[in-house]
Amino acid sequence: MKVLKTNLNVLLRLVQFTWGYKWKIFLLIFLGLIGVGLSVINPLPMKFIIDNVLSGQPLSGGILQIFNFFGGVPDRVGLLIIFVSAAILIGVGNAILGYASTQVTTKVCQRLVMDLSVQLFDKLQRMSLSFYSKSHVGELMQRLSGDTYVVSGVIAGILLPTLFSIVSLFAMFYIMLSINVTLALLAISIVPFFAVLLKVFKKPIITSGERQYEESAKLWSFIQQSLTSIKIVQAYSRENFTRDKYRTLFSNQNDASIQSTKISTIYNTLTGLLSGTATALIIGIGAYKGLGGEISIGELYVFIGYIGALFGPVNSLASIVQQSMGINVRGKRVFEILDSEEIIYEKPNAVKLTDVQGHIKFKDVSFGYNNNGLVVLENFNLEIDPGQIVAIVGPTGAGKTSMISMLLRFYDPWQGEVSLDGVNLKDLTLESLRSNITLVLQDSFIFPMSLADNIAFANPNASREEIIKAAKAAQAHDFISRLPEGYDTIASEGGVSLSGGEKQRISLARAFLRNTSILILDEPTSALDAQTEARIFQSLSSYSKGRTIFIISHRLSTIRHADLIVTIKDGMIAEKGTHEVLVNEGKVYAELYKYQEVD
Ligand SMILES: Nc1ncnc2c1ncn2[C@@H]1O[C@H](COP(=O)(O)OP(=O)(O)OP(=O)(O)O)[C@@H](O)[C@H]1O
Repeated sequence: MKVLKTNLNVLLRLVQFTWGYKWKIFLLIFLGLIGVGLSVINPLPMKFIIDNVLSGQPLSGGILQIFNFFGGVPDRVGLLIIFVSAAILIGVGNAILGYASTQVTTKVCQRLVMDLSVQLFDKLQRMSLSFYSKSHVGELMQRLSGDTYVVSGVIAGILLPTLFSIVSLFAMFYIMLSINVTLALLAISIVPFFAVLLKVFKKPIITSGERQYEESAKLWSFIQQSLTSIKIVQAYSRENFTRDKYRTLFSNQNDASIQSTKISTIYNTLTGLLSGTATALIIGIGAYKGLGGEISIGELYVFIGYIGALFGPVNSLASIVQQSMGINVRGKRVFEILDSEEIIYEKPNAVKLTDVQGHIKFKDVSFGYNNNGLVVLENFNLEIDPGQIVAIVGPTGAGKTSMISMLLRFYDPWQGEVSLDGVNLKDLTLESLRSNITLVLQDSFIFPMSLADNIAFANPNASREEIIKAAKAAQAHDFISRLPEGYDTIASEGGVSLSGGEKQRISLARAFLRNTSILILDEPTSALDAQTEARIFQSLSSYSKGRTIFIISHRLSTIRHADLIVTIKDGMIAEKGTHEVLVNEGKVYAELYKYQEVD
């Protein structure tokens, strides 16, 4: 019952999502209903040709009244021409309607899928980093590109077919009742058998659909992971191992798909058998009644036509239920993300950060990553004055990156607060906070576009002069100028491949160009030689005026001139002060420094 309710909720939410396109959907319903009407009257011209043209029976009932209205009944040849023309008109009408509704359906469905996919992508962009640390990118890609199609399934696979099937069932049943009550009741008595079949097959269909999805998600994740880490696969000669794993995952996906297809095929075969047997039975009984004169040949023709057509909507209703199960499985995965709480929230009354001074305070902060529950920073207190250059040092895994991640609100503290110019970061709009802090990571990310565009990533309106100035400060100008296409060189993906140090310098130029009051450098020069690094720090000191700058570095030579050096150990501040003070204190920093000096 709970499963049924969840399924219904998913379907209802998908239907709600389509509401923005209601007028187009109403147009589709209108076109579809005309189509249903044409299908219902489809066998009638043939009935009149058999009974009234070929057998010569006089016209009666409604059709006679129509002819009388238009001036009388013509002779048999005239009747033949009129009924053949009617049959042609019905055929042409059906074809035009089919074309028009396919066009509108495709447009509406594609737009719906795009809207849902964009909404999902937008949410994914705002998900916290802790969500990504436990998600597989391949699986998320599958949700974005494949699962979002459920919304088109709701229109083209459920809503419209259900409506049209029900309307045509009622219309045909009404006409059959008017021809022969016994045969009509017999025809409709087949419906409960379909319901029983569906009940038996429902669970296996859902389970096999879910398994197929999971296996396919695992495969996509693996493909994504192995292709992005191809260097390491090749360096460790693990191609055979990776191929075998790929084969195993593919084979699992195949098995799941075969199993799912097998169940659907059995179900479809049984429903086909049921409708086939019922059709044969009704035709037999109808023909027998025809022998006794209870039903005319033309009426029998209509009946046979309707029985064939009647099982179409019945079958379609049965497959709609089957489809809706698949749609539920996928829809649930889309809503799982859309409803996810794992997002860094912005308060409704969040204030915009303006006129940043750069006074930063960590007050009694405790922090850890939710996926393992371990405390990374405990009772962490630190105050930074505006315009200070602060170096964060400490052993690997001490919590340096975690600490600065909170400044950009990639993560929020478990306890305590981080404030900027006296305002808790949680009270600021995310956009204004992040647009005032620039972060340079150790792993530089270069986009597959020109080097100039890479540098101007956060500032697309920057002039070429500004880009060159930033590149010069980051010691990147010389190597860029040596490239045949200079700043217009396309980086990676078919373009030029940069060395680790070159990438770091492009990232630094990007940061210098952004020109924010707070700059965070997380081991930004680890891939550079000592001379280039020294030049960059020279540029940095002239750039630093009026800015608060954090530098995380293991190379202590680079940070000895910092205004404040903070040593973090085991998630706590072990000591802080200037280089001279800390060296004299002879504790953690002095120890680290001693080792590097010896090196
Ligand atoms: N996304 C994450 N999920 C879970 N634990 C994490 C995550 N990122 C870091 N950690 C853990 O938090 C602790 C602190 O990591 P952090 O990256 O802040 O250290 P660090 O001082 O910057 O180290 P390094 O000098 O090696 O860069 C480590 O034990 C690390 O394993």
